[in-house]
Amino acid sequence: MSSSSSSSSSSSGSSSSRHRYIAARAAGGDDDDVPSTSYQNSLEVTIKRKSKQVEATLQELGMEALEERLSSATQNPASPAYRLSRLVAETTQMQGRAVIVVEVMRPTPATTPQQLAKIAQTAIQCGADALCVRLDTEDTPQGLQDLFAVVQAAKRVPVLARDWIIHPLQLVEAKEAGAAGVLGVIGQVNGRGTAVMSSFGSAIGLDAPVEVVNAREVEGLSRVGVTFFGINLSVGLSVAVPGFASDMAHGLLGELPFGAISIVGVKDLEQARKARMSGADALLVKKEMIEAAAAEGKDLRTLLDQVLYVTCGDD
Ligand SMILES: O=C(O)c1ccccc1NCC(=O)[C@H](O)[C@H](O)COP(=O)(O)O
Repeated sequence: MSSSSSSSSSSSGSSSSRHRYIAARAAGGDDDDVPSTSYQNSLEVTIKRKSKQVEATLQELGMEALEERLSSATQNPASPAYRLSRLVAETTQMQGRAVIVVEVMRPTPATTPQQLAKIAQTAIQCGADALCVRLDTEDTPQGLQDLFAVVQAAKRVPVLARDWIIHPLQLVEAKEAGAAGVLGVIGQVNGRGTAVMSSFGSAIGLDAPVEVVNAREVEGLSRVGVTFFGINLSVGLSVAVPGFASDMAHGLLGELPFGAISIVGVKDLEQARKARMSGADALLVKKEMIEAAAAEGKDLRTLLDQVLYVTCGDD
């Protein structure tokens, strides 16, 4: 059994309270500034659920097999390696634009991996440079099968796996399913283990951007060799100050050391425009943005054309 296919827990942390907690950290607050209920009901619950799932997989696998999977992955890293960072280097230098990573998701829980693969092919035809597939049991009952099917159907583009990453085995599973990288290594979640997770991702040829929320994290992680950073604007949006999310992203992107790469998750065109203006190298066009466009009758091709238009600096 894989960590991503184990049964879903009924309780998940509310996204907004999870964001409020992390946002307080982003704004410079410490644990005392954050109501404990936010913490208990949010990120902690999600991570507890994920830990239980991963723990069940580890139990089933056993220590010896785990060691074997980890060491075999380091001996056979993803090839080609670092497909997303290479694409970022090419696209930003040759075309002067950001890489557009599109989230492909099941329209309903009953969608099959094969149907998801068709959705992925359509996303590429509509202009996606790279794709992202959610593995968490809150989003799909068959995360790794979804990932594998999308990778097989979309060989030309890098495919990222998105999950809460708390153990190196999850990186190995994503690599074995053919992912080019993972989204979900979060500084606030992995704490002192963040750099190890990031460097293990690199050792097996994956891009594993670390999601950061403040300049201190950027500085500390840069010092230990992290070069690919992620910014989730939803975290900043939870602060009731107009423009905080974009200001936070702008500030963090400005803190990145020379040569570092960034990916910013966006939910509307204005966020995409501001993120690119602030220097984002890749934009994750999130599920919510695609769903909102569809609700307005806007198809994916039109949406991605608009993302390109507002982020190419010509408007
Ligand atoms: O979700 C993003 O915007 C994001 C951007 C850049 C790198 C990683 C990103 N997400 C990875 C995650 O694990 C999310 O933080 C987590 O799933 C929560 O996502 P959401 O509920 O959409 O804020």
